[in-house]
Amino acid sequence: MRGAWTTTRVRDAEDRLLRRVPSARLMRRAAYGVAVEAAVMLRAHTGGTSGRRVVLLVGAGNNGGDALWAGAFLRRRGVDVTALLLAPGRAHPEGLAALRRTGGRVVEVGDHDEVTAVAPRLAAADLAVDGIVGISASGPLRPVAAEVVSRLSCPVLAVDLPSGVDPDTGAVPGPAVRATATVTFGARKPLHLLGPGSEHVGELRVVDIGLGPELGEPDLRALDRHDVGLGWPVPGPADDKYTQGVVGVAAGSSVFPGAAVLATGAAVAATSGMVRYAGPAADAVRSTWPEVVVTGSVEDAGRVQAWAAGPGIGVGETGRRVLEQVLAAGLPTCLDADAITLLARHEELWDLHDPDTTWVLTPHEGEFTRLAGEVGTDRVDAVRRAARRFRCVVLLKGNTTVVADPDGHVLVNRSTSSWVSTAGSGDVLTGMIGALLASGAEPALAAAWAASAHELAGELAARGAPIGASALVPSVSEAIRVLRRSAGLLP
Ligand SMILES: NC(=O)C1=CN([C@@H]2O[C@H](COP(=O)(O)OP(=O)(O)OC[C@H]3O[C@@H](n4cnc5c(N)ncnc54)[C@H](O)[C@@H]3O)[C@@H](O)[C@H]2O)[C@@H](O)CC1
Ligand SMILES: Nc1ncnc2c1ncn2[C@@H]1O[C@H](COP(=O)(O)OP(=O)(O)O)[C@@H](O)[C@H]1O
Ligand SMILES: [K+]
Repeated sequence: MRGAWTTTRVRDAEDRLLRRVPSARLMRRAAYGVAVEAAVMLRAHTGGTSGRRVVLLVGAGNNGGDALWAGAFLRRRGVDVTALLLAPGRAHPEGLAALRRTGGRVVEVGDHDEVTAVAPRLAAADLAVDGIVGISASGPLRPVAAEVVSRLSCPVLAVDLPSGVDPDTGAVPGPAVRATATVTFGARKPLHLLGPGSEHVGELRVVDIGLGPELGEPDLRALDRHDVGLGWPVPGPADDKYTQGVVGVAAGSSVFPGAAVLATGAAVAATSGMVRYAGPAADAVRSTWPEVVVTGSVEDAGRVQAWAAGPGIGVGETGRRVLEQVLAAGLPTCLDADAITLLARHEELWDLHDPDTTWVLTPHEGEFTRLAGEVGTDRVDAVRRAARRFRCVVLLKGNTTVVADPDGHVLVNRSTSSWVSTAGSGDVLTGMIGALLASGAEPALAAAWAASAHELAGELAARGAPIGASALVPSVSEAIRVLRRSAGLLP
């Protein structure tokens, strides 16, 4: 599990640390970490450090200060260092003096002509260190910085974060550095784990600067495959089909039986408990998944420990009746697709929400907007607020899946591929979450585990070529196997 802290929290922690440790020492610790990583990269890419050419891209603040101090350390190893001051007159004075003392070159690059003048140096660089902007960043790279960055053809080491990426959301609103590696200090920031910005980070190294004791609980966490594999429920010696949890699936309609087949199949694959299907797509479900106990209505379904409801039930009267019956059961429930639209349209459905049972809502952006308003650029904040407001676990779908519980805890899952971005794949996710809820898994974890296994199932099914959602279902078992192997539970 990897935690991340917002920039506000990092600054607060830094303020507390600064009462004990002088700021110059802190910056030198940070810069030393950058210099060590720069030397590793130089050796990897050029076979050595002495005489290799490093350009420092230096902005107006402490992030530039880190780069300048790192440059001073590198000079002592014989590296040829040139600092390009992108905010001339505002570069960190002590860092600048340190670099000059060690014989580093300093060039002001404040406009287009000055960029042109340094073009040969940029083209010849073995490594660039991005100290343009750090946690005080706002907006994309400014035009001169963007032009400098666009002229680089060498590996780039980002200081704290790739400049141009929003630190708290991972948004990339315009030109941004694409780093080969990033050295961050004391704590990951949200951009290191989520959003398109996380793809700009490259290899991430967290350098200890003594911040740990001041940090407290992270603002968000990313589960690793290891965590998911460790938690995934499997049958034990004392288990039977009932003890592992029975999930009811209320999905699909006679016109759209596909959602029922996908959600039910995914529930069958996700755990070894029992699956009941209740609804008008009974024939299709029965003929595809003979192990499922099928009834025509929720009322007749029999006992279950959790429900997965919504995909394909429709948003008219029939769908609404189905949803009412599911919600009235007062059980942990995964609510997706039409169920979310119905909840957005009919406020009175919320009266069926017993505050002690957890609903897991799994909207895509459109459904989220219907329910809680625009997502905006800060997805974590939007999901956290919705979870608080509705007293539900909310899972927002997308390349980075964000899960929040009503107490403000956030789990994120950034996908390494996008194969599951295909029609019907949300129905598969619903079935998986339902099965995990029935097994007794903690609801936010159930949602995050399912997102991780779902994405992996997509990767395994696709093997490099597009797939439909039906192909995901048989890959769910293989995905769980891979996750359990990552946790050391399988050879
Ligand atoms: N505070 C501390 O104790 C420590 C801070 N450290 C470094 O300090 C950094 C934060 O430094 P600062 O708060 O001075 O601020 P930054 O260096 O992040 O930014 C400096 C200034 O750049 C400008 N700026 C904002 N967005 C920009 C953009 N898109 N393009 C160009 N300029 C932009 C703003 O005027 C901003 O104040 C961290 O990221 C880290 O690298 C480290 O030295 C570790 C210790
Ligand atoms: N670009 C993407 N990369 C990775 N996963 C994605 C991407 N876009 C969507 N997804 C995932 O694909 C699934 C789509 O679900 P959903 O929108 O409900 O589709 P449907 O309603 O057709 O079943 C979700 O699990 C979502 O997180
Ligand atoms: K940076």
